[in-house]
Amino acid sequence: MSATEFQKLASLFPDEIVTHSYVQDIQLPGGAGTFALITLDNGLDHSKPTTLGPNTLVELGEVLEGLKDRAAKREIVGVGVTGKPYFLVAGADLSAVKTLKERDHGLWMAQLGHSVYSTLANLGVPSFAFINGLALGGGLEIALQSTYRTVSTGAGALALPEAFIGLVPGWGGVYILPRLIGPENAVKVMIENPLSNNRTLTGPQAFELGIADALFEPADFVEQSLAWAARVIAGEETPARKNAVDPSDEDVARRWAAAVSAGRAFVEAKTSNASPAPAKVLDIMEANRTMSQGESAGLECETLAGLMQTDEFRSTVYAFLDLVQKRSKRPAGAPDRKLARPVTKVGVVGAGLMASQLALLFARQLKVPVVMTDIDQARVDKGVAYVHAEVDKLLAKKRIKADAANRTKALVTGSVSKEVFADADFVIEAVFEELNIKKQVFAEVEEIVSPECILATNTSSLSVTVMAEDLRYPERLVGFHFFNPVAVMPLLEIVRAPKTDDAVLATAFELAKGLKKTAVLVKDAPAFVVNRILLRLMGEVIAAFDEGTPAEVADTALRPMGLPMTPFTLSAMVGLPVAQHVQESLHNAFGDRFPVSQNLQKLIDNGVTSLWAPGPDGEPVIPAETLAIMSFGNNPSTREEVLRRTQDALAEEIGLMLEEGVVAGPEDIDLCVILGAGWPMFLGGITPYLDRVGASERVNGKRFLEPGVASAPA
Ligand SMILES: C/C=C/C(=O)SCCNC(=O)CCNC(=O)[C@H](O)C(C)(C)COP(=O)(O)OP(=O)(O)OC[C@H]1O[C@@H](n2cnc3c(N)ncnc32)[C@H](O)[C@@H]1OP(=O)(O)O
Repeated sequence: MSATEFQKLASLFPDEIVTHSYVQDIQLPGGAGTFALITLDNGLDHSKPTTLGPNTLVELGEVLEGLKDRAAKREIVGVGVTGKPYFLVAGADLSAVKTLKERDHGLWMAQLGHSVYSTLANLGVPSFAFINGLALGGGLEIALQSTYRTVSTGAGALALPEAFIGLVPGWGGVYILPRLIGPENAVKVMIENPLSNNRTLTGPQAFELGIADALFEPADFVEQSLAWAARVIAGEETPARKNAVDPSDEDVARRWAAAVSAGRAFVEAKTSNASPAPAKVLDIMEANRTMSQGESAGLECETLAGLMQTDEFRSTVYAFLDLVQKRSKRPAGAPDRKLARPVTKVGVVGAGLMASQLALLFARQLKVPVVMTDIDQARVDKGVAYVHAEVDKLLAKKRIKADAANRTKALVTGSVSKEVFADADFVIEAVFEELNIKKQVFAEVEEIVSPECILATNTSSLSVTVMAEDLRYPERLVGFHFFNPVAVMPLLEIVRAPKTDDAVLATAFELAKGLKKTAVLVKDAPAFVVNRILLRLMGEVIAAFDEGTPAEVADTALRPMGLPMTPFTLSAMVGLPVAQHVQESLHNAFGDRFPVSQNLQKLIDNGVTSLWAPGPDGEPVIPAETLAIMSFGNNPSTREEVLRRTQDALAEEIGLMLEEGVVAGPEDIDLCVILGAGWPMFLGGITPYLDRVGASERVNGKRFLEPGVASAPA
C-alpha cells in the first residue's frame, strides 16, 4: 500500500470536512524539553464533531512523520494528541466510508488508518493521548495506539461501537484493548456495550477499567495532562496498568478463550447472529492472542474491507446516522419552531395507566405542573399514587436524584373537576378508545380552557379529523400517539388533521423535543404508521396459520426480519381482544388487506389470552384445549412462503402509505419502525430490507430508496 494509493483514496472525497492537525510546541516545566501537542480540530462549532476521513488521515500521517523526524533529531521529547472542546474524535467518517464502492478502497481506508497509527505508536519518543471529550471508534483507537493516555472526568462518551455499526475496531483496538484491560473487559467494551443500545463509557469509567492512565478535571485538563506527561518523560511517574495482561500466559490464554466464548453467547442471544460484525470482532480477538500486532493488523484490514461492503454496515449507517441522529432532529414537515407557544401547565384527561404514564413523562421531562382528572376520586387517587410509586422506583434505581423526585411528585396533582384545566396550555386525553367518549371529553374541556389551549388526543386508531369536527376551534387539535411503555419507547407519532394549524403543530414538535421523544409527522390515516405496518404483518402470519400452517412455522417465519418478538408473542402482549379490535377497525377502513381471523375471535370468545402456554419443559406449546377451539384450512405454507407473502404485503402497504402521503417519505417509515417497534438498525428499518429482498420491485415495480442510501451505491 503506497502513499499514492492513499492520495488516490483521499482524492475520492473532495468535499470531506477535514479535521486538521494543528501542532504547538510546548516547553515542559523544569527544562525537560519541547513537547509537540497536536490538536485535532475541524474548525466548526460544537454541533459538528471531528471525524477521520481519508484527507484527515493523510494530513495527520504527514504531521506525525514530520514529528518523527524531529524526534530523531532530538528536537522534541514527546508528542501529545488532543481535540477541540469536547471531542477527541467521533471515529471514522462514516458518511464517506458508506460510499466506498470497491472493496480495494475499503482496504486502502483500513490500511491508511493503520499506517498513520503505526507512525504514532513508533515516533521514537513517547506519545500521549489527552482524551478531553468524546472518543469513539477510530478516535479511541488513536488513544489506544498512543503510549499513554489521560482522560477528563468530564469526557462523556468513550467507546468502540464498531460491532453495533457493522464494522470491527480494526485500527488496532481489537489487538490492544484485551492486552490493556484484560480479555473480559475488552469483550464488555467491544461487544456487550455496543450491542446494549450502543452504551458508552464516561471518563471516570474508562479510567476505572484501565483504558486511561490518569484522570483529571476538565477545567485545567490539558495543563494537568502536560504536567503529568512531563513527569512520565522524566521518569518520575510510571503508570501502573492495573488490568493489563500478558496473552502468552497460560492462565490468560484460558481467560481469553472463556471471554471470547462468553462474547459469542452474548452475540447469539442479542442478535441471533443476524449481523456479521460482532462475530468477526470475536474471531479476530480469538485469533490475535498469538499474533504479532502486524499480523493482527493484516487480518483487521481484510475484515474491515469486507464488512464495509455489506448491507448490514450501510443499513446501520443509514438507520443510525442518517435517521436516528440526523432526520429525527429535523423532522420532515415540522413548521418553523418560532411559531411554537410556551407550555407552562399540562392537563391530562383520565387517570388510568396510559394517562398516569403521560402525567409522569410530562412532569419529569417538562418540569411543569401536570393535573390529571377522572370521573371519581378513587380513580384520581390511583393515578397520582401510580406516578408517586414510579418516581420512587426511579429513585431506588438511582435514575433520578432525590430533589428531582420530590419536585416531580409535587408537580403531579389530580382532580375530579375539569375546572383545573382553566389555566393549562396543553390538555391531552387518554380516556377509553371510543370516538363519542373522546368527543364528549373535548366538548367539556373546550368549555373551560382558553382559546389558545392546545388539545391533544392519544388515540391509536380513531380519526383525529372526526374528533375535531364539533370543536369550536378545530385547528387546536393534534394527535399524540405514544408507544408503550411511554417512558421507554422513543417514538411519538404527531398526527396532523386537515385543520390543525401551524402554531399548534410547531408547539407539538417542541413539546416532543422537551419530552425527549423523536417525533414523526403523520397524516390522519387509520392506525397511522407503526400499528398499520405491524397489523398488516400480523394479519399475514395469522392468515397463514388459519389456512393450516403449523403455528410454530408461521410464528418463526419472520426471523430474518430480526423483530424483537414473534407475531403471536406480540399479539399476546398487546392482548388478543385489543389486537383483534384494532384489526377489525383496519379491516373496516381498508378491507381484505387486513383479514379478521375467525380463530382469534374464537380464542377471545373462550377467554384465551395467548396462543402459547409453557409446555412440560417450559417450552411454548399450544394446549390441546386451545387447538380444539379453532378450525384450520387445508393449505399449509412453508416458512419461506410465509416470509415472502409477508414481505410482499408490507411492500404493498408501505407503497400505499407513501402514495396516500401518510408520511413525507420512506425514511420516516423506517424511523417509525425502528423507534416504535424495535426494528433492528442493521436492517436499516423496513424499506431497505424490502428493497434488498426484492419485495419492493416485485410488488411496486420500484425500490423505496435509491441505491447508495442504505445499500451499495449504483
Ligand atoms: C475502523 C474505524 C471505525 C470507526 O471509527 S466506526 C465510527 C465510530 N463512530 C461513531 O459511531 C459515531 C457516530 N456518531 C454519533 O454517535 C453521534 O453523531 C455523536 C455522539 C458523535 C454526536 O451526537 P450529537 O451531538 O447528537 O450530534 P449529531 O447530530 O448526531 O451529529 C452532528 C453531525 O455530525 C455527523 N457525524 C457524527 N459522527 C459522524 C461520523 N462518525 N461520521 C460522519 N458524520 C458524523 C452527524 O451525521 C451530524 O451531521 P449533520 O450536521 O449533517 O446532521
